[in-house]
Amino acid sequence: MTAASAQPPRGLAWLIGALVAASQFGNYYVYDSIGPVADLLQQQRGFSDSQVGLLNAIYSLPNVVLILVGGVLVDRFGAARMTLWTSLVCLAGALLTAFSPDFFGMAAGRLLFGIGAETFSIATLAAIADYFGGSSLALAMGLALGIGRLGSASADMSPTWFAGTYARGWQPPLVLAAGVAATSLGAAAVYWWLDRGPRRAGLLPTGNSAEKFVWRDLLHFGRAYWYLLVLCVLWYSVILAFRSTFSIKYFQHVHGLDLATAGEMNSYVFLAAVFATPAFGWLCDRLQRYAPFLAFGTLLLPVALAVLALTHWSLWISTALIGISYSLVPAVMWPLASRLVAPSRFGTAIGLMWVIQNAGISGANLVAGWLNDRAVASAANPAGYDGMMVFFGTASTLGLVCALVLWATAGRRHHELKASA
Ligand SMILES: C[C@H](NC(=O)[C@@H](N)CCCCN)C(=O)O
Repeated sequence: MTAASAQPPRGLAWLIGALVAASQFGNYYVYDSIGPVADLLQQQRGFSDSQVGLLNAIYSLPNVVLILVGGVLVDRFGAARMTLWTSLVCLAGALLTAFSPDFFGMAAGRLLFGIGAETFSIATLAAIADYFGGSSLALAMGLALGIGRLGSASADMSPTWFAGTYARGWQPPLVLAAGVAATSLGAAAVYWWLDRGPRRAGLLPTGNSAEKFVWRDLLHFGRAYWYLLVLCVLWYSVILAFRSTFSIKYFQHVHGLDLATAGEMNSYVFLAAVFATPAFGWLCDRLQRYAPFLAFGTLLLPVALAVLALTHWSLWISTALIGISYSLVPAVMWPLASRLVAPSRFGTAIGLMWVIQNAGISGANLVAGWLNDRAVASAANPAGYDGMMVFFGTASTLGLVCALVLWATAGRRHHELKASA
């Protein structure tokens, strides 16, 4: 991740950026492949909501510990090798999920996928940092994140695009997801192969340069960092547990949409993010204002949930609100994180955030699934989803409180944020 004095050729950098983004597309597609089959898994395999929730929760579970190790491995072995290795692990996980005969095999597949996928995400960020040390870094990261969102949107649109696949049951869509994971591995392999040239030419760090991990470093982050960490945990837990696990089913059962329309509605959130994430990042960089944008993006989530749960307004309204939140918050959060800590601690800071974030995402999936099961939520009993919506609403409102405290205490201007770190 360290900058080399001579940069790799610009054309190669953008080619590598495109390969990393393509690989990211597959990764996010597989992550979001459970939501569209949730109803089929219940109808055809008799899975409960807790079991469906567990299939996404178990992705995050190992990373409560492993993501710190993953960051160290990326520094040690280099981004290209780790992108390749982890995309292989992701493919193995996707195959196991699709072909396992029972719930435990599927859960093991999702566990394996989770082990690969989060470290893969750090490796792809490191890859872009390797090739875009200069002024295009935020744009390149925003674009890669945007293409990743396109993968999520494609998974949600897949019941429309591959209606025949879904008509044949729960398994063919998951086999399709494994196929997408294979293309992700292919892109990672080409990236690894192309990367050898500039690395051997000394234009990039060769790896094995990891700074020693020191636990004490964790205590030196400023107050603003901890507010951001709690906000990250709450906001991602709600948005991922709701949008990636339960929203399609919720739209079907509470708002009466069919599977294809529900998937499409969900996908617009991700589609908006494809374009809006890089655009918002560019805007925040230009205006040098982070905390107000973050507070605004965070506010939209509980508002959208309230609109969904308490009104019969068009689903377009809540979708637009969540779409803006989903584009704005990540576009601001990661650059802001880099301003809150010293550059030498950035990896540790993100690793720590993601450790707790993964625990939160896991917990939110499990709690929401349990609340739905306890209230026997279904198309025949849409009120059974009320508990889940209160839970998500409360957590996202607490996230907003963190964003406001962050803004009020340290966030008037980015230099003040730096001073508070
Ligand atoms: C960059 C950020 N990713 C994360 O926060 C991951 N730890 C969790 C993402 C899980 C879905 N792939 C993001 O995607 O905004």
